[in-house]
Amino acid sequence: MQLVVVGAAIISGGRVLACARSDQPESAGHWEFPGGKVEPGEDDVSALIRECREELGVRIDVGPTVGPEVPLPGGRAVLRVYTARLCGDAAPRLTEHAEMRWLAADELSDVAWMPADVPIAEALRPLLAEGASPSR
Ligand SMILES: Nc1nc2c([nH]c(=O)n2[C@H]2C[C@H](O)[C@@H](COP(=O)(O)OP(=O)(O)OP(=O)(O)O)O2)c(=O)[nH]1
Repeated sequence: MQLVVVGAAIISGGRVLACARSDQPESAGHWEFPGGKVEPGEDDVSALIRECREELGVRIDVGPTVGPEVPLPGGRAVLRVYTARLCGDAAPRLTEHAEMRWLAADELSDVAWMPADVPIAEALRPLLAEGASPSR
């Protein structure tokens, strides 16, 4: 069965939360969406809620997916990213990542994304631009 890695594109005030990985030498310093592997018996949404609680100490509401489903190197897993919003007032606190940034539409290219995340960051751009519009 194919492994699924889920990511949460948490949007707030027209910005999306990006996190820098701190672990493996090949991915350290690369930016991603908080998330991780969907475990047996879990669905995508419960995995995202669990990972965001573990990695950021926040509760989220999960929305629709954004961007394409991207095959990860090695061919055993795919990356699926969902839009999400923070629930309540708690601000994200990093437990696993090295750094975090809230990126506006025009800042999405300022970080070195994990390669699989590049098309997803691109697909987010119009969503962030809309969210930032003064008419909303
Ligand atoms: N969480 C996350 N992982 C990503 C993204 N982009 C990307 O290529 N990946 C890759 C990095 C890892 O090889 C894999 C996710 O593994 P992980 O180590 O974060 O998953 P996990 O939290 O379930 O980890 P573990 O329990 O196995 O340690 O997917 C992304 O945007 N978010």
